[in-house]
Amino acid sequence: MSATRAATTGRLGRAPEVTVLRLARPYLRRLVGAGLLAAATEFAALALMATATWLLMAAAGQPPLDRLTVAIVAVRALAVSRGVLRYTERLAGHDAVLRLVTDVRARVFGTLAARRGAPPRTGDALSRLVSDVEAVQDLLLRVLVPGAAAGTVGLLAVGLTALVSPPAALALAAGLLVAGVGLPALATALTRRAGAEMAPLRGALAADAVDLTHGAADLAAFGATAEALDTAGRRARRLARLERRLAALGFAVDALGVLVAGLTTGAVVVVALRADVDGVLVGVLAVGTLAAVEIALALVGAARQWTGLRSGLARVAQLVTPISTAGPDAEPGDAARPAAAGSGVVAGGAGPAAGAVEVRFEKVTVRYRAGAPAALDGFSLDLPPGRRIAVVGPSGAGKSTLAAVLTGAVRPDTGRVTLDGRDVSGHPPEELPRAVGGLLAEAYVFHATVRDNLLLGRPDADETALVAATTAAGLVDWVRSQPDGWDTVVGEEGAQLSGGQRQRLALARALLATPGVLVLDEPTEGLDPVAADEVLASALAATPAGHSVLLITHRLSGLGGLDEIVVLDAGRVVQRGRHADLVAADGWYRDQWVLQQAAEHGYLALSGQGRP
Ligand SMILES: Nc1ncnc2c1ncn2[C@@H]1O[C@H](COP(=O)(O)OP(=O)(O)OP(=O)(O)O)[C@@H](O)[C@H]1O
Repeated sequence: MSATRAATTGRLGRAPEVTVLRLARPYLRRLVGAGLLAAATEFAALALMATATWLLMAAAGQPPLDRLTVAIVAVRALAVSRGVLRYTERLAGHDAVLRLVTDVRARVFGTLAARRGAPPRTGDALSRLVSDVEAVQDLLLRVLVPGAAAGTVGLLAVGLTALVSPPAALALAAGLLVAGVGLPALATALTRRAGAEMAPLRGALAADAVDLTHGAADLAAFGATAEALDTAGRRARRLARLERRLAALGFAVDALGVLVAGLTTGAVVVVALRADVDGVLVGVLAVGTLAAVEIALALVGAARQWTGLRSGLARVAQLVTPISTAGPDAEPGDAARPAAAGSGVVAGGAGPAAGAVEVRFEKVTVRYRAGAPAALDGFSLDLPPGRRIAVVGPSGAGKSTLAAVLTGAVRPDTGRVTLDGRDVSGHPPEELPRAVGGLLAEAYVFHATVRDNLLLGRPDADETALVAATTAAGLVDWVRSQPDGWDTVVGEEGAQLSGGQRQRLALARALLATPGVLVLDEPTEGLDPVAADEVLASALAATPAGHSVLLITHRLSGLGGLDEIVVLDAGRVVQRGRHADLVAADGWYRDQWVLQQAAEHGYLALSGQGRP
């Protein structure tokens, strides 16, 4: 089965429309009622035009008024009834369809929620729940009901014309066939491919929007923002091109419709005149033909709608069809596909590993709002190549702000941060990640494979580098235990990983990037004390010689080997020195160290991991 056909037929090979109609069975009587009302409305419009024409032409001959009375009453009655019928048809149709759509939406939501394995992306799920389910509504209200009404009125018009002139009825039937069958088929053929492409494209674009907003910080940190924007931009442009093409084709088919209406009317008039039909009736036939073809041309719009709806309907049908042998994640167009299939993580722009970088913070002050206390208050620090420094301090001390200033995410109000003597703000954004980067607070894990999440750090990394980084982060055993290994899809925001695994994956990505200055903001968050010590030690060991490290942590264990520890409080340095010196001196560091040691020993004793 071709990709296009697969996308527009249900899981069991059934057309998605059939699945939708089966779901509509409980509301069939209401829908048939709506269809009949729609046909009556259209017929009232047609009859109104024909009667009014007869009235005008007959009145020109100045007949006795009583000959016109019935027609005058009929015109009024038809004009009023057309409005009333239209209103009741809309009421009945929407009543049935909104009930059905409520059912469908609940079923789609139930299927999405009950899924095992990779869940769809939020943007894509949203698109399925909203625009795809609306396709069901449109199929009934804009395709089937108007289609049935146009077909019924067309038959009636031909039948009534045959009473006046059978040859004219033949001409009308031919025109109606072209307008109601030929042109809709042409419109479908012209727009099918573009229509099938549009629903998945909209879903992917919605998913891009989620990644670009939720993953903005990580994309920026790895220099992949431009590429991600570019990918989303390409998709948006493709969608716009498809929509423009569909609009142009639509205008062309509409123009053909006007031509068909004119030609059919001309043919009916000529045939009727040749058959010696009374002049007044010829006028009625001409206007009636125009009105009937106009109604049939509504089928072009219905067919166009239907083409655009098919892929959305197929996606809904997949979710409301009982699952047979294939798992729910095996379906075509499923957003759970790995990134390699098209819409996952873009390659990072970090490029090859950078060399050593000298960092200097010079009297940096950051205030998030005018008048608010400074998050960093005249902070100064030298971080020469190869030096490893930890920044610790109470919550809100300004630690993450320090990382944000260093990576260029936040600009200092006063003071400056330089890399090799050049202000951070002067570095081109695409070059900065090579010099400074790492694991930022609340790192975003993309809905893609383990490999793609890692390659965001360094797109050209080979298997050996992947193994080294994941080993240092303590994740390699888990990767190897997965049936899909590096190709394991981690779920949206890493939902299929534990908190610790998510953290290790983000850390491995940061280590793989090997920037000149590695920033690690709470790299062991979510890990137990033993794992935290191991991961910190192996991460520091994995950092190339000559590269410096800025470790931000609230945990004071494992800092013995660092060159310097800086204690921040309210944006100011309150203590600095090596671990052994700080533990020996009075102050926040020693108090916190004692507290944390007591808490961790208690935890280890309780969990049976107590060190001898
Ligand atoms: N985006 C922001 N907008 C406004 N104020 C902010 C923002 N980010 C941080 N702050 C404020 O700046 C101060 C320093 O915050 P920062 O996140 O740097 O502290 P931290 O030491 O990293 O804290 P924690 O250990 O809890 O993560 C805090 O008072 C915080 O409320």
